[in-house]
Amino acid sequence: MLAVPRISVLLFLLCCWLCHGGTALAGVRLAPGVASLALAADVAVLEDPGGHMSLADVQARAADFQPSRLRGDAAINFGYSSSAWWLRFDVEAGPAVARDWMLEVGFPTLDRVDFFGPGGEHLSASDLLPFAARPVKHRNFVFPLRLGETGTNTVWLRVASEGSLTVPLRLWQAEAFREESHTSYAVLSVYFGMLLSLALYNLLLWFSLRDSTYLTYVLFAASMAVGQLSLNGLGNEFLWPHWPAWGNAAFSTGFAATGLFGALFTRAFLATRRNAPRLDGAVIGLAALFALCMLAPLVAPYRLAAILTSLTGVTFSLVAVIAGLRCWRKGQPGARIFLLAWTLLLLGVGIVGLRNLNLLPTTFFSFYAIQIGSALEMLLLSFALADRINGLRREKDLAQGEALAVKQQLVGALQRSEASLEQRVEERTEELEAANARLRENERQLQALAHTDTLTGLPNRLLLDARLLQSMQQARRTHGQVALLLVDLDQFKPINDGYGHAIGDEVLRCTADRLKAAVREVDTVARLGGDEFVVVLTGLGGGADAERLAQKLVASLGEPMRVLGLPLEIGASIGIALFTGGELSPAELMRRADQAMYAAKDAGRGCYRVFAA
Ligand SMILES: Nc1nc2c(ncn2[C@@H]2O[C@H](COP(=O)(O)OP(=O)(O)OP(=O)(O)O)[C@@H](O)[C@H]2O)c(=O)[nH]1
Repeated sequence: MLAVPRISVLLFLLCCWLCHGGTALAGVRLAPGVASLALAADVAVLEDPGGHMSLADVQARAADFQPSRLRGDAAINFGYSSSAWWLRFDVEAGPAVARDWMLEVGFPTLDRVDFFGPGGEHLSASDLLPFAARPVKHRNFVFPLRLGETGTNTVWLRVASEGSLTVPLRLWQAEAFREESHTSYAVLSVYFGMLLSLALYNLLLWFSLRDSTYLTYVLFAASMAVGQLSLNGLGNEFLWPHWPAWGNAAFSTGFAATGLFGALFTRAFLATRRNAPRLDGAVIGLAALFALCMLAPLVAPYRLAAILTSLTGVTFSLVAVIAGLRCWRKGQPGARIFLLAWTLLLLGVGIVGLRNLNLLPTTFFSFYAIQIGSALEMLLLSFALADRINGLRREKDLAQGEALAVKQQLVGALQRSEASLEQRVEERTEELEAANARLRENERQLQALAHTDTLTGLPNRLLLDARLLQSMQQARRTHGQVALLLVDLDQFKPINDGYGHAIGDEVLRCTADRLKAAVREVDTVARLGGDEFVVVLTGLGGGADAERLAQKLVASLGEPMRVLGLPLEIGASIGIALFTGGELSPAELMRRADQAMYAAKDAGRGCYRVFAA
């Protein structure tokens, strides 16, 4: 803390050196027509390290006052100083000059300003007192100055503050002061109106998008507004006129919060964790420092908090610019706008600094450079945030387009594989149907082969047994009759042996044809094997029908045959067995027919016999 006064003296001397305007203190000469006048060049200063000196004390040490040696409207700046500072200037006014003037101290965050007028009046203004206690209700500290009719008017000022001790002094003709006040209030209203709309707009965006970057921006803008309201004195006048304690802390707390949310915003907006990992650590550290600065006035002297906030602010400004440059090189969207925005703010701060050092003339732009710079910064950052929505939408459209293309590819592939699957299924179905048809044909052929006598094409023994059983069951149900005729060729062996097997086969085939020709469709003609055939007759009127057919068969088979040009004579013996219901089995019926057939053989062949029990 001991170093602080020394630093402030050095700072003041540096300002004096930079803005060197001469050594002599000539005093202010007010000429007719002068509406306002900056007093820096005409002020002499005296440090009161203990802050205990009274007006009489300093008047006694008038010779110790040092001319400011500043030029024009530079701001007298003692930096952070724990001393009280006395300022003195002389005003001379001719008879044609107005007598009522306003002395404006354009730095509303000073803790206390005491004004001692030429008529012996003592007025005080302080940001530690309620706003209503001020002699003139204005955002800056303003004191009415009534000049005497003749001679030199000496004005004494005592300033002290825990914060930065900057004392921009200007003398105003009353009417000109009112006009200038209107302008400055209008400009500041536009500035704060803009901050308010940007904050509200981004708050709505945050509600809608739920992206915390927007909320950080809103808090950034709101803190900036609090800091600026304090810096401009509008907060004291309109927002917290009855809370001077807060008004005193609002400057440091507001700008510390601006730094905190500015750092968080920078981090989120530039994605420093990804784009500049090393700087990201610095940004986090600075954000933590800003948070400390916000709370510092609660536990440490205000001056320390203010100094810490200023140093952290300068460091962060550098880090933010470097981070912006790095992220711009890495292609982070919006980094260019961020850099431009940040540069504009720093430019504004720099212009005001240079103006305060009187290295730049006071114009509308140099006077309001911080407001203009920060308004443009906020506007550009808000634009960059809005542009993010476009960026996000473009990314979303791109991702949707890619997803759609992939989906279409998948659908295409699926359709192709479905078509090929359908084709394969169709082919396989056709193959299966063909295989099935072949199987059915094979089965049909096998069935036919299993049930057919290959030589004559007649049903064989297997089929005969099935049909006989079926006929007997039906006869049982309908109370009908079945006749079984066992036909055996006579003297077939000699033909077979005499003419050969082929002739024998032809005889058997011819016999089959004759048997089939003699019976009805519904009757069954089968070959048992060798020269034995069976005829099953169903739907009989009675045994006489069977005998009539047997007689017909004997006659038919007795007819000469012409086989491969050979005239052959052959006959047949027939045994008849009748089924008229009851428990008789097919085998038993067959046995009976066989027995009757042998009876016919025994009777001399070429005849039939009916089984008789
Ligand atoms: N060509 C030919 N001959 C067969 C076939 N099956 C059996 N035979 C012959 O048919 C003959 C049947 O003998 P038999 O019943 O004694 O002949 P048969 O001379 O009619 O005698 P009877 O019935 O007593 O009049 C045998 O010589 C068998 O070899 C065949 O499929 N084809």
